[in-house]
Amino acid sequence: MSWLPIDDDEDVPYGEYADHQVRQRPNPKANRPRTKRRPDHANAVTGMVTAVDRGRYSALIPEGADAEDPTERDIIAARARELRRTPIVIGDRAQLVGDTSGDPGTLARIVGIDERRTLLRRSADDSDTVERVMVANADQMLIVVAAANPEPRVRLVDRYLVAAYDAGIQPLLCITKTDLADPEPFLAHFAALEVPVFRSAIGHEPLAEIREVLAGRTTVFVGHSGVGKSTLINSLVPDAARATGHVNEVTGRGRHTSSSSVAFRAATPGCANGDSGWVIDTPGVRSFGLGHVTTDGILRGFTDLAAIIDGCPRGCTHQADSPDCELDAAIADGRLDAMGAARVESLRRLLK
Ligand SMILES: Nc1nc2c(ncn2[C@@H]2O[C@H](COP(=O)(O)OP(=O)(O)OP(=O)(O)O)[C@@H](O)[C@H]2O)c(=O)[nH]1
Ligand SMILES: [Zn+2]
Repeated sequence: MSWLPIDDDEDVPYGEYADHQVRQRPNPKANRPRTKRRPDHANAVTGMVTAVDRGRYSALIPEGADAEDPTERDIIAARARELRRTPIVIGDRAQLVGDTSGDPGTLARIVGIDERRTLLRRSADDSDTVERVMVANADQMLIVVAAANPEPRVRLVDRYLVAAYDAGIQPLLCITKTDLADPEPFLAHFAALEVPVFRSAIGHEPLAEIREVLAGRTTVFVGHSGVGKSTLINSLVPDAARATGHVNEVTGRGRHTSSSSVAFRAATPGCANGDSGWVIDTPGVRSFGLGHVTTDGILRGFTDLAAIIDGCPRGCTHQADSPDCELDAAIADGRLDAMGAARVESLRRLLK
């Protein structure tokens, strides 16, 4: 794609009234009728954004979405100038005009984004209220953590859970590298949550079970670098060819081998919810800031404490110094055990 300019905002030639300037290529398959130009937004075709690379968007036009050309195809698009300030992310349903043939060298134009069902966001850190939009329209989040190498961190999983609940996305947990360490002590932290858990070891991946939940849905995979997320995705989507890295034996840190988010279609033959599902891989992010999430949004990530918090006085901040916080009462009278107390501590850290 070297001929494509890399400046995100230089879609000037593809501006609102500039369809005639879009590069037109002779149609190599001249017997296949297609619309070369879609100057009218009412004629837009809807495609799903599957990759974003320096201002160029890959989109999949599904079979039958375009009456003029019902074939499924991948196309490349730039965004229209009027959308310059609109974040467009993987999973977005984009309205496409211009050359939507998908022929090599062609470029369509995104003129609108359909309303999103869900939106996964993060901020750089907790003090940063500027949100970064990560993925649109995901139904589920598969949180991938390793039982060891790198060591699992309860607090990072808490953050993912909060981000998922805040986005309206169902979380799922996959613990990898169970050949290296017993995952149960770590999983005990999340036992009271209604989060489905998969246990995986290389060569013994629970692929059939995971495919069953992927079928018919869009699932965003998140995890710290080095946990084995790419290994898992390659098993589920053999043509994904996600680069897998090596964990530094000393630091337990992965190299940053996957650097941008991409959507893949995973085949799920024979599954109850359909024969395929979408898997969205995200780069291994070390931090997952929640500066944009409200207190209520954070509380939604702690469904196991919700019934207790219901008993708090009005306006309770649920902090350690908060008078009569029911969480303290529950720890004192044994309604919450040691693991419950650890959950309270996690919550309080996030609420700070
Ligand atoms: N022992 C063991 N090693 C594993 C397992 N799964 C993955 N690995 C190894 O862990 C290393 C990191 O795996 P990746 O799949 O590259 O991890 P990742 O999460 O995609 O990391 P990034 O690409 O950096 O985001 C590789 O050397 C894998 O072979 C497992 O279940 N057990
Ligand atoms: Zn309270």
